[in-house]
Amino acid sequence: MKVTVIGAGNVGATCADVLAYREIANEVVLLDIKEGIAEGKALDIWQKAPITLYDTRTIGVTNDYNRTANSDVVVITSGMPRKPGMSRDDLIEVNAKIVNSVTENVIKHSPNAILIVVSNPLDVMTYAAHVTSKFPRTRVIGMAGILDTARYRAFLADALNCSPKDIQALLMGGHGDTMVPLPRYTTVAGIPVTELLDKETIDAIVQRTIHGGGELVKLMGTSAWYAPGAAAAQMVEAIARDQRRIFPCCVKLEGEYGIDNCYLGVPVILGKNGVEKIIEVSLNEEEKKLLEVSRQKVSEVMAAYDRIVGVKQ
Ligand SMILES: NC(=O)c1ccc[n+]([C@@H]2O[C@H](COP(=O)([O-])OP(=O)(O)OC[C@H]3O[C@@H](n4cnc5c(N)ncnc54)[C@H](O)[C@@H]3O)[C@@H](O)[C@H]2O)c1
Ligand SMILES: O=C(O)C[C@H](O)C(=O)O
Repeated sequence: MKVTVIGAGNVGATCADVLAYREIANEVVLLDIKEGIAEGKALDIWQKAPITLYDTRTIGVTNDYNRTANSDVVVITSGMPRKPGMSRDDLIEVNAKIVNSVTENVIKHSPNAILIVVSNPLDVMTYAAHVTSKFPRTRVIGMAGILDTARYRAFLADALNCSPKDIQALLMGGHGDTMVPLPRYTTVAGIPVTELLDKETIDAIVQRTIHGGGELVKLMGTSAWYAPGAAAAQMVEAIARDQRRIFPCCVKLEGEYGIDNCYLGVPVILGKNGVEKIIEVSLNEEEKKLLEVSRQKVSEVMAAYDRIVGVKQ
Protein backbone atom coordinates (compact mmCIF):
# COMPACT_ATOMS: atom_id res chain seq x y z
CA MET A 1 0.00 0.00 0.00
CA LYS A 2 1.46 3.31 -1.14
CA VAL A 3 -0.16 6.51 0.09
CA THR A 4 0.67 10.05 -0.97
CA VAL A 5 -0.27 13.01 1.17
CA ILE A 6 -0.27 16.31 -0.70
CA GLY A 7 0.44 19.27 1.56
CA ALA A 8 2.92 18.83 4.40
CA GLY A 9 1.32 21.47 6.60
CA ASN A 10 -0.46 20.84 9.88
CA VAL A 11 -3.10 18.39 8.62
CA GLY A 12 -0.96 16.65 6.00
CA ALA A 13 1.96 16.01 8.34
CA THR A 14 -0.36 14.77 11.10
CA CYS A 15 -2.07 12.43 8.65
CA ALA A 16 1.30 11.10 7.43
CA ASP A 17 2.40 10.56 11.02
CA VAL A 18 -0.74 8.53 11.87
CA LEU A 19 -0.40 6.52 8.64
CA ALA A 20 3.18 5.70 9.63
CA TYR A 21 2.88 4.85 13.31
CA ARG A 22 -0.24 2.77 12.74
CA GLU A 23 1.50 1.07 9.78
CA ILE A 24 -1.51 1.71 7.56
CA ALA A 25 0.76 1.98 4.52
CA ASN A 26 4.16 0.53 3.63
CA GLU A 27 5.23 3.79 2.09
CA VAL A 28 3.97 7.33 2.63
CA VAL A 29 5.06 10.08 0.25
CA LEU A 30 4.58 13.58 1.60
CA LEU A 31 4.61 16.33 -1.04
CA ASP A 32 4.57 20.09 -0.63
CA ILE A 33 5.23 23.04 -2.89
CA LYS A 34 7.35 24.74 -0.22
CA GLU A 35 11.02 23.72 -0.55
CA GLY A 36 12.25 21.38 2.16
CA ILE A 37 9.18 21.22 4.37
CA ALA A 38 7.94 17.79 3.22
CA GLU A 39 11.48 16.37 3.22
CA GLY A 40 12.04 17.62 6.76
CA LYS A 41 8.73 16.38 8.19
CA ALA A 42 9.02 12.98 6.48
CA LEU A 43 12.54 12.58 7.86
CA ASP A 44 11.37 13.56 11.33
CA ILE A 45 8.54 10.98 11.19
CA TRP A 46 10.98 8.29 9.97
CA GLN A 47 13.35 9.11 12.84
CA LYS A 48 10.48 8.44 15.27
CA ALA A 49 10.13 4.87 13.94
CA PRO A 50 12.83 3.36 16.18
CA ILE A 51 11.18 5.02 19.21
CA THR A 52 7.52 4.21 18.61
CA LEU A 53 8.34 1.11 16.55
CA TYR A 54 7.02 1.01 13.01
CA ASP A 55 8.29 0.05 9.57
CA THR A 56 6.43 2.49 7.34
CA ARG A 57 8.86 4.46 5.18
CA THR A 58 8.09 8.17 4.91
CA ILE A 59 9.53 10.11 2.00
CA GLY A 60 9.27 13.86 1.51
CA VAL A 61 9.44 15.66 -1.83
CA THR A 62 9.14 19.21 -3.13
CA ASN A 63 6.56 19.14 -5.92
CA ASP A 64 8.09 16.01 -7.52
CA TYR A 65 5.05 14.03 -8.63
CA ASN A 66 7.21 11.28 -10.18
CA ARG A 67 7.86 10.11 -6.63
CA THR A 68 4.09 9.75 -6.03
CA ALA A 69 3.61 7.38 -8.98
CA ASN A 70 1.23 4.47 -8.55
CA SER A 71 -0.14 5.55 -5.21
CA ASP A 72 -3.15 3.53 -4.09
CA VAL A 73 -4.59 6.42 -2.10
CA VAL A 74 -3.85 10.15 -2.32
CA VAL A 75 -4.90 12.50 0.45
CA ILE A 76 -5.20 16.13 -0.66
CA THR A 77 -4.61 18.58 2.18
CA SER A 78 -2.90 21.35 0.19
CA GLY A 79 -4.47 24.75 0.54
CA MET A 80 -4.93 27.70 2.84
CA PRO A 81 -6.52 27.24 6.24
CA ARG A 82 -8.90 29.94 7.45
CA LYS A 83 -8.07 32.63 9.98
CA PRO A 84 -10.36 34.06 12.68
CA GLY A 85 -13.28 35.96 11.13
CA MET A 86 -13.25 33.90 7.92
CA SER A 87 -15.69 31.22 6.80
CA ARG A 88 -14.46 28.10 5.02
CA ASP A 89 -16.19 29.35 1.87
CA ASP A 90 -13.90 32.41 1.87
CA LEU A 91 -11.08 30.02 0.86
CA ILE A 92 -12.75 28.92 -2.36
CA GLU A 93 -10.86 31.05 -4.84
CA VAL A 94 -7.35 30.32 -3.62
CA ASN A 95 -7.97 26.66 -2.81
CA ALA A 96 -9.84 25.83 -6.03
CA LYS A 97 -6.71 26.70 -8.01
CA ILE A 98 -4.50 24.67 -5.69
CA VAL A 99 -6.78 21.61 -5.59
CA ASN A 100 -7.29 21.62 -9.34
CA SER A 101 -3.59 21.83 -10.21
CA VAL A 102 -2.69 19.24 -7.57
CA THR A 103 -5.40 16.86 -8.84
CA GLU A 104 -4.16 17.20 -12.43
CA ASN A 105 -0.65 16.24 -11.34
CA VAL A 106 -1.80 13.42 -9.07
CA ILE A 107 -3.92 11.66 -11.70
CA LYS A 108 -1.16 11.77 -14.31
CA HIS A 109 1.01 9.63 -12.03
CA SER A 110 -1.62 7.61 -10.15
CA PRO A 111 -4.56 7.06 -12.53
CA ASN A 112 -6.06 4.32 -10.36
CA ALA A 113 -5.77 6.03 -7.01
CA ILE A 114 -8.58 6.75 -4.59
CA LEU A 115 -8.61 10.47 -3.74
CA ILE A 116 -9.45 11.69 -0.25
CA VAL A 117 -10.02 15.44 -0.21
CA VAL A 118 -9.45 17.47 2.95
CA SER A 119 -8.93 21.05 1.69
CA ASN A 120 -11.70 23.57 2.36
CA PRO A 121 -14.40 24.42 1.53
CA LEU A 122 -14.57 20.65 1.76
CA ASP A 123 -17.70 19.70 -0.15
CA VAL A 124 -16.85 21.96 -3.06
CA MET A 125 -13.18 20.96 -3.13
CA THR A 126 -14.41 17.35 -3.40
CA TYR A 127 -16.50 18.50 -6.36
CA ALA A 128 -13.40 20.20 -7.82
CA ALA A 129 -11.28 17.06 -7.50
CA HIS A 130 -14.06 14.93 -8.96
CA VAL A 131 -14.61 17.16 -11.99
CA THR A 132 -10.88 17.58 -12.58
CA SER A 133 -9.97 13.91 -12.18
CA LYS A 134 -13.02 12.54 -14.00
CA PHE A 135 -12.66 9.53 -11.69
CA PRO A 136 -15.81 7.62 -10.76
CA ARG A 137 -17.56 9.15 -7.75
CA THR A 138 -16.64 6.10 -5.66
CA ARG A 139 -12.97 7.12 -5.86
CA VAL A 140 -13.26 10.82 -4.90
CA ILE A 141 -14.27 11.17 -1.28
CA GLY A 142 -14.27 14.17 1.04
CA MET A 143 -13.23 13.98 4.69
CA ALA A 144 -15.35 15.95 7.12
CA GLY A 145 -18.02 13.70 8.63
CA ILE A 146 -15.60 11.63 10.71
CA LEU A 147 -14.18 14.85 12.16
CA ASP A 148 -17.53 16.51 12.83
CA THR A 149 -18.92 13.31 14.34
CA ALA A 150 -15.80 12.95 16.51
CA ARG A 151 -16.35 16.45 17.88
CA TYR A 152 -19.98 15.65 18.61
CA ARG A 153 -18.99 12.37 20.30
CA ALA A 154 -16.27 14.07 22.36
CA PHE A 155 -18.71 16.72 23.61
CA LEU A 156 -21.26 14.02 24.48
CA ALA A 157 -18.60 12.05 26.37
CA ASP A 158 -17.88 15.20 28.41
CA ALA A 159 -21.56 15.77 29.18
CA LEU A 160 -22.10 12.14 30.16
CA ASN A 161 -18.73 11.74 31.86
CA CYS A 162 -18.27 8.47 29.97
CA SER A 163 -15.81 7.02 27.47
CA PRO A 164 -15.95 8.51 23.97
CA LYS A 165 -15.38 4.93 22.75
CA ASP A 166 -18.96 4.05 23.69
CA ILE A 167 -20.59 6.83 21.70
CA GLN A 168 -21.83 6.06 18.19
CA ALA A 169 -23.31 8.86 16.15
CA LEU A 170 -24.34 9.95 12.70
CA LEU A 171 -24.04 13.38 11.15
CA MET A 172 -24.92 14.35 7.60
CA GLY A 173 -24.83 17.31 5.21
CA GLY A 174 -22.20 19.85 4.28
CA HIS A 175 -19.08 20.67 6.29
CA GLY A 176 -20.19 24.05 7.55
CA ASP A 177 -22.85 25.81 9.55
CA THR A 178 -25.56 23.74 7.85
CA MET A 179 -24.25 20.31 8.90
CA VAL A 180 -26.90 18.04 10.35
CA PRO A 181 -25.99 16.12 13.55
CA LEU A 182 -28.65 13.46 14.16
CA PRO A 183 -29.44 12.83 17.85
CA ARG A 184 -32.07 10.30 16.76
CA TYR A 185 -29.21 8.18 15.39
CA THR A 186 -26.90 8.70 18.38
CA THR A 187 -26.41 5.96 20.94
CA VAL A 188 -24.27 5.40 24.02
CA ALA A 189 -23.41 1.71 24.36
CA GLY A 190 -26.66 0.97 22.55
CA ILE A 191 -28.77 3.39 24.66
CA PRO A 192 -30.39 6.22 22.66
CA VAL A 193 -28.76 9.47 23.78
CA THR A 194 -32.24 10.97 24.16
CA GLU A 195 -32.70 8.60 27.14
CA LEU A 196 -29.61 9.99 28.85
CA LEU A 197 -29.57 13.73 28.18
CA ASP A 198 -32.34 16.33 28.05
CA LYS A 199 -33.17 18.16 24.82
CA GLU A 200 -31.61 21.43 25.98
CA THR A 201 -28.23 19.75 26.63
CA ILE A 202 -28.32 17.86 23.32
CA ASP A 203 -29.25 21.04 21.43
CA ALA A 204 -26.32 22.91 23.00
CA ILE A 205 -23.94 20.09 22.02
CA VAL A 206 -25.30 20.08 18.46
CA GLN A 207 -24.68 23.83 18.22
CA ARG A 208 -21.14 23.49 19.61
CA THR A 209 -20.47 20.73 17.07
CA ILE A 210 -21.71 22.85 14.18
CA HIS A 211 -19.33 25.61 15.22
CA GLY A 212 -16.56 23.21 16.34
CA GLY A 213 -14.09 24.18 13.61
CA GLY A 214 -14.61 27.89 14.30
CA GLU A 215 -14.10 27.38 18.04
CA LEU A 216 -10.59 26.06 17.33
CA VAL A 217 -9.79 28.74 14.74
CA LYS A 218 -10.64 31.37 17.34
CA LEU A 219 -8.41 29.71 19.94
CA MET A 220 -5.39 29.04 17.70
CA GLY A 221 -5.53 31.64 14.91
CA THR A 222 -5.54 28.78 12.37
CA SER A 223 -7.60 25.64 11.99
CA ALA A 224 -7.37 22.25 13.67
CA TRP A 225 -5.04 19.42 12.65
CA TYR A 226 -4.78 16.54 15.14
CA ALA A 227 -8.36 15.29 14.74
CA PRO A 228 -8.56 16.16 11.01
CA GLY A 229 -5.27 14.38 10.25
CA ALA A 230 -6.34 11.31 12.21
CA ALA A 231 -9.76 11.32 10.54
CA ALA A 232 -8.23 11.32 7.05
CA ALA A 233 -5.88 8.50 8.11
CA GLN A 234 -8.87 6.52 9.40
CA MET A 235 -10.44 6.74 5.95
CA VAL A 236 -7.18 5.55 4.36
CA GLU A 237 -7.08 2.66 6.83
CA ALA A 238 -10.63 1.53 5.95
CA ILE A 239 -9.61 1.46 2.28
CA ALA A 240 -6.13 -0.04 2.76
CA ARG A 241 -7.37 -2.84 5.00
CA ASP A 242 -10.70 -3.23 3.15
CA GLN A 243 -12.47 -2.82 6.48
CA ARG A 244 -15.88 -1.90 5.09
CA ARG A 245 -16.31 0.59 7.92
CA ILE A 246 -19.32 2.88 7.95
CA PHE A 247 -18.40 6.55 8.13
CA PRO A 248 -20.09 9.79 7.11
CA CYS A 249 -18.13 10.93 4.05
CA CYS A 250 -18.67 13.55 1.38
CA VAL A 251 -19.65 12.00 -1.96
CA LYS A 252 -21.51 13.07 -5.03
CA LEU A 253 -25.18 12.23 -4.60
CA GLU A 254 -26.95 10.94 -7.68
CA GLY A 255 -30.49 10.56 -6.45
CA GLU A 256 -29.76 9.24 -2.96
CA TYR A 257 -31.82 11.06 -0.33
CA GLY A 258 -33.75 12.56 -3.25
CA ILE A 259 -30.72 14.75 -4.06
CA ASP A 260 -28.99 14.91 -7.41
CA ASN A 261 -25.64 16.43 -8.39
CA CYS A 262 -24.58 17.70 -4.99
CA TYR A 263 -21.61 16.74 -2.78
CA LEU A 264 -22.74 16.09 0.77
CA GLY A 265 -21.80 14.03 3.79
CA VAL A 266 -23.77 10.79 4.03
CA PRO A 267 -23.05 7.42 5.64
CA VAL A 268 -21.06 5.16 3.35
CA ILE A 269 -19.29 1.81 3.53
CA LEU A 270 -15.58 2.40 2.89
CA GLY A 271 -13.53 -0.48 1.51
CA LYS A 272 -10.83 -1.34 -1.01
CA ASN A 273 -12.76 0.24 -3.90
CA GLY A 274 -13.45 3.47 -2.02
CA VAL A 275 -17.17 4.07 -1.52
CA GLU A 276 -18.58 0.54 -1.63
CA LYS A 277 -22.13 1.64 -0.85
CA ILE A 278 -24.06 4.75 0.13
CA ILE A 279 -26.38 3.97 3.02
CA GLU A 280 -29.79 5.63 2.96
CA VAL A 281 -31.33 5.98 6.41
CA SER A 282 -34.86 7.27 6.86
CA LEU A 283 -35.13 10.90 7.91
CA ASN A 284 -38.10 12.60 9.56
CA GLU A 285 -39.57 15.82 8.17
CA GLU A 286 -37.40 18.07 10.35
CA GLU A 287 -34.20 16.21 9.42
CA LYS A 288 -35.14 16.31 5.72
CA LYS A 289 -35.62 20.07 5.96
CA LEU A 290 -32.19 20.53 7.56
CA LEU A 291 -30.54 18.37 4.89
CA GLU A 292 -32.27 20.42 2.19
CA VAL A 293 -30.90 23.65 3.71
CA SER A 294 -27.44 22.06 3.61
CA ARG A 295 -27.92 20.99 -0.01
CA GLN A 296 -28.94 24.52 -1.00
CA LYS A 297 -25.88 26.02 0.70
CA VAL A 298 -23.41 23.58 -0.87
CA SER A 299 -25.06 24.01 -4.29
CA GLU A 300 -24.59 27.78 -4.01
CA VAL A 301 -20.88 27.34 -3.31
CA MET A 302 -20.62 24.80 -6.17
CA ALA A 303 -22.10 27.46 -8.46
CA ALA A 304 -19.54 29.97 -7.17
CA TYR A 305 -16.80 27.44 -8.02
CA ASP A 306 -18.25 27.03 -11.53
CA ARG A 307 -18.08 30.79 -12.02
CA ILE A 308 -14.49 30.97 -10.73
CA VAL A 309 -13.14 28.24 -12.99
CA GLY A 310 -15.51 28.89 -15.87
CA VAL A 311 -17.31 25.54 -15.83
CA LYS A 312 -20.31 25.57 -18.21
CA GLN A 313 -23.57 25.10 -16.27
N1 LIG B 1 -12.05 18.78 5.79
C1 LIG B 1 -11.77 19.11 7.03
O1 LIG B 1 -12.45 18.68 7.96
C2 LIG B 1 -10.57 19.95 7.33
C3 LIG B 1 -10.01 19.99 8.61
C4 LIG B 1 -8.88 20.78 8.83
C5 LIG B 1 -8.33 21.54 7.79
N2 LIG B 1 -8.92 21.49 6.58
C6 LIG B 1 -8.36 22.22 5.44
O2 LIG B 1 -7.16 21.58 5.04
C7 LIG B 1 -6.29 22.53 4.41
C8 LIG B 1 -4.89 22.45 5.04
O3 LIG B 1 -4.93 22.87 6.38
P1 LIG B 1 -3.56 22.96 7.23
O4 LIG B 1 -3.93 23.38 8.59
O5 LIG B 1 -2.77 21.73 7.03
O6 LIG B 1 -2.85 24.17 6.47
P2 LIG B 1 -1.27 24.46 6.41
O7 LIG B 1 -1.12 25.86 5.95
O8 LIG B 1 -0.62 24.06 7.68
O9 LIG B 1 -0.75 23.46 5.26
C9 LIG B 1 -1.12 23.58 3.93
C10 LIG B 1 0.08 23.16 3.11
O10 LIG B 1 -0.32 23.10 1.72
C11 LIG B 1 0.83 23.48 0.99
N3 LIG B 1 0.47 23.84 -0.38
C12 LIG B 1 -0.11 24.97 -0.85
N4 LIG B 1 -0.25 24.91 -2.19
C13 LIG B 1 0.26 23.73 -2.58
C14 LIG B 1 0.40 23.09 -3.84
N5 LIG B 1 -0.02 23.68 -4.96
N6 LIG B 1 0.96 21.87 -3.88
C15 LIG B 1 1.41 21.26 -2.75
N7 LIG B 1 1.29 21.83 -1.53
C16 LIG B 1 0.73 23.04 -1.45
C17 LIG B 1 1.43 24.63 1.77
O11 LIG B 1 2.76 24.90 1.41
C18 LIG B 1 1.26 24.14 3.20
O12 LIG B 1 2.42 23.46 3.66
C19 LIG B 1 -6.98 23.87 4.58
O13 LIG B 1 -7.69 24.21 3.41
C20 LIG B 1 -7.95 23.64 5.73
O14 LIG B 1 -9.05 24.52 5.69
C21 LIG B 1 -10.02 20.73 6.32
O1 LIG C 1 -12.67 24.96 10.58
C1 LIG C 1 -11.85 24.92 9.65
O2 LIG C 1 -11.63 25.88 8.93
C2 LIG C 1 -11.04 23.68 9.42
C3 LIG C 1 -11.85 22.43 9.40
O3 LIG C 1 -12.86 22.48 8.43
C4 LIG C 1 -12.40 22.06 10.74
O4 LIG C 1 -13.60 21.84 10.87
O5 LIG C 1 -11.59 21.98 11.69
